Amino acid sequence: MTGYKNGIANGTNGHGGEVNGQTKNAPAYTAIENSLTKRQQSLVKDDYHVKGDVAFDEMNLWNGKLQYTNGINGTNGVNAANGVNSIHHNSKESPPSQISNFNDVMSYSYEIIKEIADYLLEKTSIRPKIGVICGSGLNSLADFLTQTDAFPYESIPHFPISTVEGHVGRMVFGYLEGVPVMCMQGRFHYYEGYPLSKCSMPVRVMKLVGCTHLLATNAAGGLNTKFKVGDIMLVRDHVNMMGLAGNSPLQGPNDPRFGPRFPPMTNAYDKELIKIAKKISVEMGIEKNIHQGVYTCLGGPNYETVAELRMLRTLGVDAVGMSTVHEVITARHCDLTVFAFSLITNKCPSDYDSDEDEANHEEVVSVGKQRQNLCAELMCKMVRAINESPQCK
Ligand SMILES: O=P(O)(O)O[C@@H]1C[C@H](O)[C@@H](CO)O1
Ligand SMILES: Nc1nc2[nH]cnc2c(=O)[nH]1
Repeated sequence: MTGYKNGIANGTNGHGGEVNGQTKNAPAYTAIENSLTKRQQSLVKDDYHVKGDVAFDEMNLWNGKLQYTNGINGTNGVNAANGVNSIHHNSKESPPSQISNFNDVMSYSYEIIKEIADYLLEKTSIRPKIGVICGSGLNSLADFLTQTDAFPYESIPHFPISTVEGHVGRMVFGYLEGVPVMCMQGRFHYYEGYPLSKCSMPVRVMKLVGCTHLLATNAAGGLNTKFKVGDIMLVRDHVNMMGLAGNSPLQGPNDPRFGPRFPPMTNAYDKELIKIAKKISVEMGIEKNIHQGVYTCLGGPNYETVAELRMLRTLGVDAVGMSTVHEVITARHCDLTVFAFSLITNKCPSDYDSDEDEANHEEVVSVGKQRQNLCAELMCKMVRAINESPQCK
């Protein structure tokens, strides 16, 4: 990328970044910016808002800056990176001298998240207690909200946009069963080109807006042979495959205003809420379609090979998807109580001669639509139960 090369050439004297908590432009960064294409410049000017397929341009752009930083490999280079970085990152903690991946430079500061939360709170009088994330095909869950104020993602400052079919791309405030909630109609995935910290950034917005609970849903492939298409798995635990490979939404400097450096995850999914969901499933007469299990998130966007599915099964995974885990880690880090469920949209084959159709997104979205009313009913009843729980009082 030419811009990147020029960035290196002009950036040796780069300095700037955060001075006494204030953002300053790094001259080296300006040099990079000047050498970008018109489209890339508009991304920068637009404060890194991305539209449709340009999400990957953003990543390449950052990649250029990142390599530039490492290319300089010294104090000036780091300062220059900090100048770039300070667009989203004003942490009091110093950045590492060797920035090693996207998450370090891409994380949003507390101040930016607060700005987003304040923007939303100024535009709506609704004060949500529960944040809801709609999975693939489950966007219509938000249609059950009343007295809504909806914000398309492109209208919210510093927000990415959702590029996936079946994800509307709006934050909807409203009431479910009379309980104030905010609902993401579409989430951000790693495969869209966003780093994990950006995928789960809205969870921190939920926290700063005043939510005490996160209720996440997703579409997932069923590995457990007892699961049928259309069943629901209450997430009891997860295996953080991406985390095991060294990728975390919490990577980079920690801001203690969100939570501790080393948060525990042994009770990530609230036991009481799982018990309540089971009770509700009996009341709804769907107990045979409700399971409990372990979810894992892979980077996607490709679905899994048979060998990968066999490995995941051996690891004790019951359902596989491409989301939720990093959102839950972010939620637990800032002490939100979490409940999550997976809609099983396809069965994962365990051998090469399986009769199962190959996984495909059309089927995922279609099963989501077929089961949306059931999922919405479970969701509504959960929201009511959470609202009545002592934690929410
Ligand atoms: O957003 P979720 O996790 O519900 O969506 C899953 C994972 C991919 O985005 C998509 C694959 O079909 O479904
Ligand atoms: N990774 C993954 N994500 C999914 N989302 C819906 N079904 C699947 C699946 O089989 N695998």
